Amino acid sequence: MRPMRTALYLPANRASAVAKARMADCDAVILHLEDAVAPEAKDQARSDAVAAVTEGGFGDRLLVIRINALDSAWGPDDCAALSDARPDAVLLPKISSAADIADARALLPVDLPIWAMLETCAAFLDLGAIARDGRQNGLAAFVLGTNDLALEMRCTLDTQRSALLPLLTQAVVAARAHGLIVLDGVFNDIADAEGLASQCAQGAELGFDGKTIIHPAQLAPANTAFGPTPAQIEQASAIIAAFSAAENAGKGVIRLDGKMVELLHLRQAEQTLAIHRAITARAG
Ligand SMILES: CC(C)(COP(=O)(O)OP(=O)(O)OC[C@H]1O[C@@H](n2cnc3c(N)ncnc32)[C@H](O)[C@@H]1OP(=O)(O)O)[C@@H](O)C(=O)NCCC(=O)NCCSC(=O)C[C@H](O)C(=O)O
Ligand SMILES: [Mg+2]
Repeated sequence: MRPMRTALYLPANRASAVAKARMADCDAVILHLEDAVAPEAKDQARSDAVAAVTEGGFGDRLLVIRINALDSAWGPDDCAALSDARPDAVLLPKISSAADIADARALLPVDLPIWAMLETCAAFLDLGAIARDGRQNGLAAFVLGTNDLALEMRCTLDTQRSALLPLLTQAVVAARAHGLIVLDGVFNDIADAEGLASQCAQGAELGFDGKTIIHPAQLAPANTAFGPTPAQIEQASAIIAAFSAAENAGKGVIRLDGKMVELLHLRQAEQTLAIHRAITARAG
């Protein structure tokens, strides 16, 4: 089990951010070349991304490059550069259909896992097919692009995201049905710690694996929200101990602290402890 609580975005051409990301307490780093990199800086950002990945130093953080859309002026060159960079995954922006993933797979010069941004209305109309067919083409994760999505929908993007809730749930369902990682969108207000904590709690409650992050100050609250709590760890240990007790041997359901606990809870408990161990090992 690999924790995926936080994925830190940074424009690949911001050297001080690249240096910070090498030591940041995040599970993934997304060097990006798309929006937030000005058109005149695209070529520089691309070669900076290749240099950063080649130089390494990101430890066990998953290293992802978000390229420009394949039908943009920079997409094909970004794709070609991946054969030099060899990150752990490539993130495709603004996909609209399952065909976009297949096209990317055909264009990519190396066999990298594909992550896809869900940030267009069209993608949500074709979500089941994107997840199912995408899986055949190496799709490994969905990443919500809540800014672009709200812009295209012309809806309000407040902290609680009421207009987006049905879509956030759909994204989680499609990801779970096809074994994909699913990461929540960014929280833009870097100064609003309370808002961030509340939105992280919402994302965790909805079932997201983690959140995409735009500033190092957002990492600690998001890591906490998407990691197992001390109470969950304690409960998971108790469930595992109970099922291991001699008097419960061979049982599929038991009563623990007044509650029914089944084998599905045992599997969930084992998963919780595996993630906890992985987080502790990284911190160590
Ligand atoms: C948002 C920022 C532009 C703010 O920058 P700034 O005000 O300069 O930050 P600080 O002065 O507080 O920075 C302090 C130090 O921390 C480093 N830093 C800042 N941000 C990052 C980061 N994301 N990763 C790593 N390190 C970071 C600075 O370099 C400073 O270091 P030092 O000089 O050594 O002290 C800025 O935070 C930023 O650019 N954030 C990322 C923005 C981004 O990548 N946006 C695109 C992704 S979001 C998105 O795509 C949305 C999605 O598509 C959708 O549709 O929703
Ligand atoms: Mg976007």
